Amino acid sequence: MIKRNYIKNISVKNLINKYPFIESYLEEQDLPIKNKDKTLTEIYQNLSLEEREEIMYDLDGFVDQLIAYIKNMEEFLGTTEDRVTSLTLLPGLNKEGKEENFDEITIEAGEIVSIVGPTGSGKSRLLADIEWTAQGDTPTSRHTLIDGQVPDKKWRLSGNKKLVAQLSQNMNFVMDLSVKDFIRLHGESRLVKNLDEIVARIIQEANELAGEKFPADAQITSLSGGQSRALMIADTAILSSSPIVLIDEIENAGIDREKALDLLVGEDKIVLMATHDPILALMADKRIIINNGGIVEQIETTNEEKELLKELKVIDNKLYNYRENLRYGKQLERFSDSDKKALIC
Ligand SMILES: Nc1ncnc2c1ncn2[C@@H]1O[C@H](COP(=O)(O)OP(=O)(O)OP(=O)(O)O)[C@@H](O)[C@H]1O
Repeated sequence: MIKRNYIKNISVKNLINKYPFIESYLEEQDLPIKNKDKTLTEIYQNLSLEEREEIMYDLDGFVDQLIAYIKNMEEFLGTTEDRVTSLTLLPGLNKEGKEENFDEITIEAGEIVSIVGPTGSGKSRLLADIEWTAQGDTPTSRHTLIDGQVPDKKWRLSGNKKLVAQLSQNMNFVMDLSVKDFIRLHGESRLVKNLDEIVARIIQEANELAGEKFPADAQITSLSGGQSRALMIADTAILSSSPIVLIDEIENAGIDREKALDLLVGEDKIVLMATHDPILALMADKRIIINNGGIVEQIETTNEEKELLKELKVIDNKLYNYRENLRYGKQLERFSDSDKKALIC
């Protein structure tokens, strides 16, 4: 809630610092701001009667309009400070119309949850329910809560402030721009302040995720599937304001999956990922098991499983090295004794 007195009594310089987009708004109002250290109250007091009639007849009315403008712009840019701290799922019905087997599932910001289940079991349906903030009005009759409350309709209707960012398996760029210009364009549309810094950070993080590095001036259409995915993950983590990220099958993307998750969770997002990969599933804090259209269980990742994860990573790393050797035309060699020890013992 932006207070009228706060806006009236803070210097115009600080006001613009906090809400950079109001600079052009104030210019359009023809407000004579010669000294930006002055507050709106002081500027109003110095206006002649004629100027007041033309520009700012009533200080409170002017400030209320300015506050409405700030709110609209923040809504548009997705920078409102009402962050999402939790997502709750309430049970619906499975494909046979039977009630799902849980009371409620709450996922907090910064948590990773995996969704596992056979093909056709309803994983995408669950993601779609979350995206639509289901209120008993989807085929599963599930309900969702945001921060423990029935979600605001803005999540469904707003085109800009999206609840959910989706990273899907298939990604095709239809524009031909350099990586730098593409990310810049996104940053500009979000009116970010330190654009150069943000663009450089996204490209650097994407390169840390991608197996094969790419320069900032590479054309986006020339990126490989894994590189495109890495770029979109870094972009989503750093530039997207959506508090929930849904990831579909990150495993085939040829990127550093652990770093990708760290990056997304580090930005305090709620991450849900549909996966068949045990390494990814165990990296999550818990996993939701789906069968026949319904959630049948939620399992917290145990300490034993976290230990198993370390062992699986040894195998994964070994396989990764085989893939790399294969790619670079090397002969593949059998396990050494120390490999066997590390893998089997
Ligand atoms: N509880 C439900 N009630 C009715 N229909 C459902 C329910 N859950 C899922 N479905 C429907 O079942 C079909 C398959 O579900 P979905 O595509 O979500 O499966 P999936 O697990 O994502 O499959 P895949 O692994 O192949 O991507 C969809 O048409 C979906 O709308």
